[in-house]
Amino acid sequence: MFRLTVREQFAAAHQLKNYEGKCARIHGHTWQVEVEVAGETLDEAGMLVDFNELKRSLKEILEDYDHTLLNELADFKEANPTAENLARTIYIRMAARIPEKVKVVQVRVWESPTACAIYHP
Ligand SMILES: Nc1nc2c(c(=O)[nH]1)N=C([C@H](O)[C@H](O)COP(=O)(O)OP(=O)(O)OP(=O)(O)O)CN2
Ligand SMILES: [Zn+2]
Repeated sequence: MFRLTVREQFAAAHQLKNYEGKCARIHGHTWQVEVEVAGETLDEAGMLVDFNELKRSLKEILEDYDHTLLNELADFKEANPTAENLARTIYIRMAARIPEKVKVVQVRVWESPTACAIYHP
């Protein structure tokens, strides 16, 4: 079994609902997003899947979030834009994009250098 991880980042604002504290106000983060995939079979180039292909898919998803107020997006109309909900949403969207021979293992979202959430089913 091979496991690969790619990392990208985006900057956006959010506001936590049902939360008491300063994060109930609109504020911003630069989120770091790590996507881990796994699979068994390497291609002729010795790759499970090209890192560039994974990064391209992740970038396309994160472009929808970059420099937005996350609360205003369809993805977060129902789900509070916490690191947890970001990780789950990105997992679902990545899983729909990557080649069938690889599976998304987990998505890790760093909200700051010292705090992250991981989603895996
Ligand atoms: N489990 C979660 N807890 C918190 C989340 C989250 O997504 N999942 N998010 C927040 C807020 O977004 C907040 O911005 C985080 O701020 P804070 O914890 O205060 O951390 P800071 O980096 O801003 O400040 P320090 O005090 O320096 O740590 C809160 N919790
Ligand atoms: Zn925040």
